[in-house]
Amino acid sequence: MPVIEIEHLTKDYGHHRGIFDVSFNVEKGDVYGFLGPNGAGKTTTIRHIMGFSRPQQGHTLVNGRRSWDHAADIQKELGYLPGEIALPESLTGTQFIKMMAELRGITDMTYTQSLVKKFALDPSGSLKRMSLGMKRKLAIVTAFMHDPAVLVLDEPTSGLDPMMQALFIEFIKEQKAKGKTILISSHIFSEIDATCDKISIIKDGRLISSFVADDLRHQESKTYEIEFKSEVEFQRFELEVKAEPELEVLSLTPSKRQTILRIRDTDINRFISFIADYDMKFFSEIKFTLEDYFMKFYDRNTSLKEGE
Ligand SMILES: Nc1ncnc2c1ncn2[C@@H]1O[C@H](COP(=O)(O)OP(=O)(O)OP(=O)(O)O)[C@@H](O)[C@H]1O
Repeated sequence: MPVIEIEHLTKDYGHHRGIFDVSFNVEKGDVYGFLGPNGAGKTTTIRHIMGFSRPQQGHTLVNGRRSWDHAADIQKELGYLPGEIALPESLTGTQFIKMMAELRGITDMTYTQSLVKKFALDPSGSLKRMSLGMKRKLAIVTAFMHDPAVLVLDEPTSGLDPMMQALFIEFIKEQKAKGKTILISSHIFSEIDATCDKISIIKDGRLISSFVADDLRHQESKTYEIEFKSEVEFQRFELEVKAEPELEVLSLTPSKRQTILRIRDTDINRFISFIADYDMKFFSEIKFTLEDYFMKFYDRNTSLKEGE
């Protein structure tokens, strides 16, 4: 049974805003990336998972329980990091940590203290005057303090400096190694790429692609860029490559004497022996990234079917 199930979830705010027929599952032990730009519907989906919002259609389940019907239990058990943090301004960070510990029935503060240290959090000041970054760290500590088996993190690294972002990514990897189930929403490709096993992309409230991250990482073809030393060599290539149907020419730029080619991994030996005959200035692989894949949908304004 999946740990988090989202089934045909719909919340229509009117004027094409909201989420529409969103379905995906997060299995036990997975780090699942939920990727989309501002306003795509990530927070709305997450708020349903946490039981803060009632679905108009469809439902969300956490460990088999409907989120809306079991909201209090789900909110108590899960580690939740909200996208926008609203903290009681009359408290200090220390008082807030104490309040959350009491709420969760934590008496031994050893683990919490280790998190405070790890994220270099100074909780002594008042929440009213705390910097945004410090508030984010406080929210991280309180999301993880009860060592939850399931974590729902809405844009977890926003507001953190680059060093803290890197630390957080390492922390997520450690949590994964401990067998935690984690859903992370983000619009930052690199952090999703660094941590996630499976990824769904949301656009305008609809899921446009769900895939296993490794399938994308291990593509069966690669793209190479080549610059020839002379115009003569470029022209010879332009002519001779026509007799090599397995070498897919994506672009030819005569002014720079450059070409971009896509080659199936199974044709690599044939390609190397063909290209070795030319006088080249450089030869390099153009890495295909999650960002490229993501932009494919956004640039072309396509649905998944059209994008395939
Ligand atoms: N309570 C609400 N009332 C009306 N419209 C809403 C409400 N909450 C969200 N929306 C709209 O629904 C859409 C999805 O918003 P949502 O906050 O889920 O996006 P997001 O992907 O989390 O974006 P961000 O990265 O900016 O947080 C947006 O168009 C937003 O304006």
